[in-house]
Amino acid sequence: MVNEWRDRWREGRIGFHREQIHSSLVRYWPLLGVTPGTKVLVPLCGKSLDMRWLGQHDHPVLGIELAPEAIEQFVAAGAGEISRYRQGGFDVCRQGNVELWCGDFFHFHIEQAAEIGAFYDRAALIALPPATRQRYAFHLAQLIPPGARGLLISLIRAPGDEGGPPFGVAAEEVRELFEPNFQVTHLEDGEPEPGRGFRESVWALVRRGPSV
Ligand SMILES: C[S@@+](CC[C@H](N)C(=O)[O-])C[C@H]1O[C@@H](n2cnc3c(N)ncnc32)[C@H](O)[C@@H]1O
Repeated sequence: MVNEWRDRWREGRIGFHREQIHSSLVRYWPLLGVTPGTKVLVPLCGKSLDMRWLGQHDHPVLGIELAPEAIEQFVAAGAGEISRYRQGGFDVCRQGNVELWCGDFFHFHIEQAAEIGAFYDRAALIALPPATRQRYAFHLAQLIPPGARGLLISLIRAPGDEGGPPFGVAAEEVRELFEPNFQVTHLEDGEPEPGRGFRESVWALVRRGPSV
């Protein structure tokens, strides 16, 4: 899968990328009650403009993306000084309050996640094949402290449509994956996307812990 994603970025096959801020982020993030200043983890971040929106709403952002092309395109389109450094085996590129870690999400560990207090997943879970999703949900839970909140934008395909990525993840699977470690609330199913045979599904998650 790693090589496939690298090929996609090299060849510009990035139909998942949106030129607008995601409407569900704008609509639901303020309702999560994440304190301004809280650092937001964005796994499998691509060059999502949603990271700029989070940054502009007083959240330091930590994105993780394996394709250096995505990171270079993100900072090239942004404004402000770029600093680069190496940390914990990752090449990190920072612009304003967005830091982008180049490498495999599954190699990012709790010691590196010290300040993270929230997360945003749009098209991360659904980028992963079925066998890897369990690992993703577990790894995310390891990185997030009790009480931390996150927004998940998943995707539903018609029954029998096994295509992907983006993969369809049914509501039951979202619950099975996350409920062991998170309180899971379904917020909305979007309208079917014209000509694409799927629709988005939006969830609020709160990391369980001793007090949650
Ligand atoms: C479907 S795209 C979504 C990107 C972004 N979240 C968005 O909304 O535009 C999935 C991204 O995850 C990256 N990716 C896939 N597997 C990864 C991994 N194990 N670690 C880090 N990035 C990964 C891919 O290169 C791709 O940019």
